[in-house]
Amino acid sequence: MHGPNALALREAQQWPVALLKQLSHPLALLLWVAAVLAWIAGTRELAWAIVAVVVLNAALAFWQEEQAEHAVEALGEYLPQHSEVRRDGRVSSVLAADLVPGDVLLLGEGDRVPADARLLSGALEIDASALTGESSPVERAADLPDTALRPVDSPVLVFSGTVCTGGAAEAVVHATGRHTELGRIAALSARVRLAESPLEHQVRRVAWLIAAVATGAAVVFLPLGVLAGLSWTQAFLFAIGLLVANVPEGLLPTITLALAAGVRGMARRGALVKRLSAVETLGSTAVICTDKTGTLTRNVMRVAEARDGLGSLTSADPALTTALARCTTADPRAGIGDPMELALLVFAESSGLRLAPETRDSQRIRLFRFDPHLKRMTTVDRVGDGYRANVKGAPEELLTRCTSALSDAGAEQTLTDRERARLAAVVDGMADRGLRVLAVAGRAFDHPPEDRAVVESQLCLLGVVGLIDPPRAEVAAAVAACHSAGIRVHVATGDNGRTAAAIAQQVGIGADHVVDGPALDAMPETDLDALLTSGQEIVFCRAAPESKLRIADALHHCGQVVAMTGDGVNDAPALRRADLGVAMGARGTDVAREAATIVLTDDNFATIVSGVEEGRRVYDNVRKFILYIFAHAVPEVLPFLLFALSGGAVPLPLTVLQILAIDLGTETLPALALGRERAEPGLMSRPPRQRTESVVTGRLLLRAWGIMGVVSGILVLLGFFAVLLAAGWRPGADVVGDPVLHHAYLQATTVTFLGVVFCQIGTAMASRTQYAALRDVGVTSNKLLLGGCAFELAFAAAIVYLPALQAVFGTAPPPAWAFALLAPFPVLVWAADELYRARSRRAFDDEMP
Ligand SMILES: Nc1ncnc2c1ncn2[C@@H]1O[C@H](COP(=O)(O)OP(=O)(O)OP(=O)(O)O)[C@@H](O)[C@H]1O
Repeated sequence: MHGPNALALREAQQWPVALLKQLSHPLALLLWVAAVLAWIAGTRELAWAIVAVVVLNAALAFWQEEQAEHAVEALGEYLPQHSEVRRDGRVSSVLAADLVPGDVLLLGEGDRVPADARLLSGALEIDASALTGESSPVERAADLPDTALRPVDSPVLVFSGTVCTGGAAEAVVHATGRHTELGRIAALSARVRLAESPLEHQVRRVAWLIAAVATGAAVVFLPLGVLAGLSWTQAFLFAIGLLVANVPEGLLPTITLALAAGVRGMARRGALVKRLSAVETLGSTAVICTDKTGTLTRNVMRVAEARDGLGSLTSADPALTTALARCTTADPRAGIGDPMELALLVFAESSGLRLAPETRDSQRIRLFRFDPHLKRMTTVDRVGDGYRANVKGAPEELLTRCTSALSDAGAEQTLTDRERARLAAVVDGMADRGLRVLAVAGRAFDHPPEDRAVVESQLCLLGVVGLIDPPRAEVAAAVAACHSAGIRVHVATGDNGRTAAAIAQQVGIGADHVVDGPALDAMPETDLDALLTSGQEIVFCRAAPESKLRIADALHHCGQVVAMTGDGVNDAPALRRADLGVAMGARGTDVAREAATIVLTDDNFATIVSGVEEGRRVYDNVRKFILYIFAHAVPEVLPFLLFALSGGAVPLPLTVLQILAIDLGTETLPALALGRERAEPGLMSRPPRQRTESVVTGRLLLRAWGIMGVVSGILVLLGFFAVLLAAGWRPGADVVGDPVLHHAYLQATTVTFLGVVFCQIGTAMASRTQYAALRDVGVTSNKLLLGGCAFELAFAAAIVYLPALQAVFGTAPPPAWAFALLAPFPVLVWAADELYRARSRRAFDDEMP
């Protein structure tokens, strides 16, 4: 019939195009040219080998990118959209995918419209930019005349994909899924795109740089090779081999896959990352700016204390509980509504008040919804022959609008300055204990009032209530983890500064400075920058949503990567602007979830911190396999230099095809396995990475080339010369014409080849950590890597022992004693790097206070 109310994310037949793209990207084109040149030069086997390399790499890259796309697509399943519908007269929450034409939707502020629908009642403000490109919100109301020419302009219709930024309405669904307007547009451009992340961009640049260096080296080699005694054709082939071996075509897809695996890992921990690049940004987070309610606290509230209009403790006066219960929209039986209102209703009921939500709603004639700027909410209800306004909100907002107060004894008296001061002190005392304080007021009218300003003036203060919202158990440990990881935590909340500071301190946040909304508004940019870079942790209280935008901007301006949380419609601009917008999956509005880069399924602060850890781990792992891949350059290039510089007196220690076998065969799986390495100890006790820091650092190059590369280079040449000298070779001897020496030469190049393979096993083990000692992560803890090394050895054995491959790669089984020489190679390379890391750790410890 109608099918599910969802859009297909991708067209299925795109894979040939994707595969073709892998075969034709610029680095692959470079290799195609090399293959053609090799063919023209008459070495078919080299040409075929290069073609095999391009095809294998394309297949691997294609598979990796498919995996990455699946990982991102699968996220949708973690966060199904729900909609409130009225079915058979009852309101319930259903999966948006299950909506069918005829369903009656209840739409409110912050909802994404889940299907095309016609308004039945009410009015909405709609942001239709996703559909029309028009950025200013439009009015839609059931009672407007419909004269529009295009359906999208109709004032009585709302469309799937648009979002509701204000108002409330009921609407009947007339189209779902691909029959919607959005469905028609989406069918044209449904493919989810993986935008390139800064890391991928950097690595692409590095890959090009290496390709350019390889090409340059190949060009330089040509005359050197000829000078050393090679023919022009031989030198030419050699140059091509050098080029092919060093073009890092497999690097990018491996990184994409590592990031995608990070996305999957984060999703398992409750953080849905909508962009691959967010994984690395999370890893460099320097500041987390969090809201309080529900993120630091459990958002499970209970009224702990009630006071009368003069601030004395009371046991719930009926006037107070009635006003509290009337000034709510929550429905405890359906479990719908704000947790604070649910707590107020529980409190009113436990104090003996009986007021069913249907009765409450039927007697209501006006509703002024909670406004985060005004920090209050008001209803006007019909009571007997008259009308009554019920107001609840932040005490400082309400107190200025009250002229009288109700005492515990039920007497109404004028509020004097002295009583106001006393009340303010009482509220401060409650807030200092971490209570969320709410004032409640009311006023009677003979005629239904219209204007909000009138309704909310000359009120009588009925009392104040204090609600407990305990901190989440896991937050204190997460804050401590932030501190040891050099991450500062600021709180930006709409709540009272004292309450916020008390809660912040309970979970270990410094709260060194409390800045309220007006103070922030008055603060010049330079002062704000100075405050934010002072190293203090700040509580921004009574903050308007715009303040968050300003804080996000200021932090960004100071060069600090900020993760900013939010849940409301008004938070969306800040979520978009922050380096990382973090929305609440359970509590947040659809608008916030769409604006954010990360959605927390459990709304928990601790989940952000696990996300940071995961981000750091993934970024580290990318460095680990770059380190591993870079390290082989020295033992591969050194033999050529020796050959060229000796003017041919030393025969070539490693052939081109042998190099290809290493770079594109034996090495691939261990590199992939390094991308899956677990977090190393100390990962969260390092300061955050600078935004400007490159993925390839001087330290990485020193380890790759200066330490592991040099040690490997010396070792493999040692192996090579040992075999040659043992067979009686002397510099300048002819290794082609003399059959004994020729066999020894084949054995010697085989030992060089095996030497590189053995050294790369040591490199792989050493690359597993950046700073930690290998024994701290466990020598056998990365099973994939052990498997990868086993594969590396099996592949090498096949090349050395299978006669068919011996012919292609020019290998011969070396003498048994050579293996005794090769056996310690992995340990020696690894030990050299282990010593260097131990020195780095000591230097790091000395730097720390
Ligand atoms: N439903 C409501 N009705 C009346 N007043 C409310 C309501 N919700 C919140 N308030 C008042 O407005 C203040 C600000 O609320 P807001 O929702 O902006 O922030 P918050 O929930 O306290 O904190 P956070 O920003 O950390 O989530 C609250 O401290 C409370 O005094």
